[in-house]
Amino acid sequence: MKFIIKLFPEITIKSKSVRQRMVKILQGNIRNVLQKVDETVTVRNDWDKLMVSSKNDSPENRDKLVERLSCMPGIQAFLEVTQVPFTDLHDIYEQTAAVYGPTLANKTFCVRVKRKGKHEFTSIEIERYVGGGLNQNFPSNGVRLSHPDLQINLQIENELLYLVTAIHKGLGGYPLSTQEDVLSLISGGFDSGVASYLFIKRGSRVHYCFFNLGGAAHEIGVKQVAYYLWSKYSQSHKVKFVSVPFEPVVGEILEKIDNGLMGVVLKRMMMRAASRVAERMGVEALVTGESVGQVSSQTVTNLSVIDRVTDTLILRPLIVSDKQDIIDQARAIGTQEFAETMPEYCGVISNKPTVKARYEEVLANEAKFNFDVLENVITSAKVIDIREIANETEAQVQEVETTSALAENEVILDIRSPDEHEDKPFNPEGMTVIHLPFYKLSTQFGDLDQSKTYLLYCERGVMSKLQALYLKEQGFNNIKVYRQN
Ligand SMILES: Nc1ncnc2c1ncn2[C@@H]1O[C@H](COP(=O)(O)OP(=O)(O)OP(=O)(O)O)[C@@H](O)[C@H]1O
Repeated sequence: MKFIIKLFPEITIKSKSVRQRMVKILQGNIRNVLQKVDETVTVRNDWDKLMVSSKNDSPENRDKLVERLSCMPGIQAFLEVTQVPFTDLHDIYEQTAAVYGPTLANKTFCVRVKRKGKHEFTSIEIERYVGGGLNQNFPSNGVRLSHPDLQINLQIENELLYLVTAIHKGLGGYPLSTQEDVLSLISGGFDSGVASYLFIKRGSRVHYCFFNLGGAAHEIGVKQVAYYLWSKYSQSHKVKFVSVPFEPVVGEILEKIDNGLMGVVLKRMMMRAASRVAERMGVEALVTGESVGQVSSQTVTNLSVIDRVTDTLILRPLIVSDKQDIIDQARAIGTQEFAETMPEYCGVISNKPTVKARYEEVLANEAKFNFDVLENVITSAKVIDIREIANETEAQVQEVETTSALAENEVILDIRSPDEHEDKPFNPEGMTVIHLPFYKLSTQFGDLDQSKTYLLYCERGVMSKLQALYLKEQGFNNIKVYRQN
């Protein structure tokens, strides 16, 4: 099995040395990620492209490799190809006909050729010869050069013919670690997940910093989003997850800071702490999911007051994005499901938050704040290798029993959204299934017959674990998680 990797166009316009460095990094990243699922993978660097080869041709292996390649920054597109040697023009026709001839019935088609090397024929001559032959010898709806039903793509490189059997879109962006590392402030909501993803896609190794404002379930939820982003889009590199126990800081703010300024001061405290953590890690910039006007602490005036707390660069990739676009992007990258189930932990809730914080007033308020509290939480910040999360959260959610069998008096609670429920109905034979979407659980779970035990079901088992934890925290003990064998 072979794939031709097309580079992100911005790489191809770099100087020779920069381009060589980036392509070499991408080559290493691909090797590193793919060899975890297929040891036979090799990656060859051909200057204008990378060639990925595997000795394992099974469809399952192909699916796995396609999935991994489509999530790797730096790749614009990748082609699945069959590589064969050829002798002359007619041989190219015959080899193409053997693969594509039988698939032409009831279709319009055209042949497109890219060629490299010295040959006795031009690319256009090949297109005409192969296209004409297919048209004559196989039933079809004829050749159509624009918008055909089927475009047959051939690549010819010296004495080799590559028959392109599929073209996949890549993620784009720069290969991971070609840009500097950043520390992303992640809260588990839509915004910070998307902001983190955008930096991964741009080529930065993204480390995560979470300020725990209360609740074990919140921390587990945030860790799972961070772990998901890392394992899906950036697992070629190790990253850190930092958790800072911020409840004491919130307590101090609630006690000492004027009500209207609490939100801005909380963010300034987060930036102070994050800058120190970043400095310790040798990271030069912070990333947040803030966007102008989205909430009161995110006005230009307030953001400017927040920025003045640190010299560390604060990057805000979503600064002018609309909320709906952010939610759409979260859906596309797969973090929406986590964000929807994440509880809102505001930490401090002002009755009347100011949208125009005055800098002098903020300083005067902060003069009352006991900074030893902040020092202590920074010292007790817990830094872990993100790979530990898989085991750690697994251990934390172990208190929620997972089962694949239904006992008497147990009912499956399908907590997927109505869309998912409709797309993939889940009604195992002989089992009672109630459908109650996750967003109604907190208000409607109590109305269910509490003499029964409920086995929460969702597709990936992530949301059901989280929701089971929340319900347990709320005092419901008749909960388990259901996983199919
Ligand atoms: N508990 C937290 N831990 C780490 N970072 C946080 C935390 N709370 C907020 N942030 C950072 O501040 C940004 C703005 O947070 P805020 O709560 O004001 O807005 P938000 O729209 O709810 O953000 P999000 O959708 O990312 O939760 C977040 O995108 C995130 O980068």
